[in-house]
Amino acid sequence: MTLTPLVYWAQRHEEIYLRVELTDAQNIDVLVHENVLKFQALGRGAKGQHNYEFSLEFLLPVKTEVSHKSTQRQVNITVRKQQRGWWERLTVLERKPVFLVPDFDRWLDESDAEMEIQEKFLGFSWIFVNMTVRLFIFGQDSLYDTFHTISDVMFFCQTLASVEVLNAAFGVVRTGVIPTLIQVVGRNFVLFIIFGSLEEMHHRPVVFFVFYLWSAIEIFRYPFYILGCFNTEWKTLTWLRYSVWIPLYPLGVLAEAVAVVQSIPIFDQTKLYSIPLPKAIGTSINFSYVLHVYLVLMFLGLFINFRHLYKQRKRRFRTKKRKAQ
Ligand SMILES: CCCCCCCCCCCCC[C@@H](O)CC(=O)SCCNC(=O)CCNC(=O)[C@H](O)C(C)(C)COP(=O)(O)OP(=O)(O)OC[C@H]1O[C@@H](n2cnc3c(N)ncnc32)[C@H](O)[C@@H]1OP(=O)(O)O
Repeated sequence: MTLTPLVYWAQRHEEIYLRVELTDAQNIDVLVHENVLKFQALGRGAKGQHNYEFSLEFLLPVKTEVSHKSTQRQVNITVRKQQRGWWERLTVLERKPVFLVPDFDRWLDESDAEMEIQEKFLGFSWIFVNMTVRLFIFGQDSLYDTFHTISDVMFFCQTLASVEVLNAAFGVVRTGVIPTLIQVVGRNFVLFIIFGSLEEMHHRPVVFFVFYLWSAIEIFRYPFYILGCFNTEWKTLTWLRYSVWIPLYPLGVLAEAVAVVQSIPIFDQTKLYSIPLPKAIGTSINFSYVLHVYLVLMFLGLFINFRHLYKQRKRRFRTKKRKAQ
């Protein structure tokens, strides 16, 4: 007898998420062929420890690459739609299979999904709070879909952050151009080039760590600047702005370096951004050479900015002490 697990589903414009209710699943086999997904695994479902299987014929074309990740409680499957769009239902069958139910934890209707894109104004605090809440609700699972839930807002925030270089260059704020340039170029390189152009990176936990470390400092830094504009200061906030970077900065650079290292084999395989050379000279110059150089620059950047922030900290606290005397 074939046993079927309970399957929850949700969609976004580009993806389908399936959550298969199987505990301690093993021998997982997930295949997509001609828009039909076939799943098989051994695990503990509603009928105890057995082999469970199901198949689904999707309403519209999907890509054949399918990613899955099992946790102790469930198997999460992500299937990418061939064409961006909102589906009226999941399968070709008008009657929904009995084992298939909406995943209300992740459910969005089309207008919610549009809102998701418009929610760009909420900034780094939104990112930090959202990631923290998701970590509490979904636990380890939240590490794997950070890019899809957060990246739109992160793209928006980091694009805006580029203005900081102009502020420094035109003397709008009292800060050095080089540290700001290093900060903005460094982050945007990782965000737009490593994460933005490689789909293979999107489901990796490193995205979570990079985004979390970036946003963690900003929830102190920006409020500190806002208060500064009103000539106001909160001592605790000032202390946090000039102290939290001490652990966060090296950790952030480390997380970024892990992302760069993980992307090297993907760039080598896909030959993305590689420059083809005339046959007489050789095959091509791979982008991974640039990444190797970039890894060195990163640690140089870390040194320059760490020193800069250390000086800012000393200046700030020395001035305070003098004022207090
Ligand atoms: C040349 C290009 C080469 C490219 C090479 C690439 C190398 C890559 C290196 C990669 C390294 C980056 C890694 C990084 O991405 C990792 C992380 O971010 S991990 C998370 C932790 N990160 C941090 O803690 C850093 C956060 N960032 C910063 O602090 C700033 O970006 C930085 C430029 C590093 C330092 O900021 P700043 O110089 O501005 O220091 P202050 O905060 O003390 O500000 C100085 C005064 O200016 C006033 N100010 C600044 N901005 C504003 C503003 N927007 N509005 C109002 N006022 C502002 C501020 O109040 C200070 O004034 P005062 O002294 O009077 O109070």
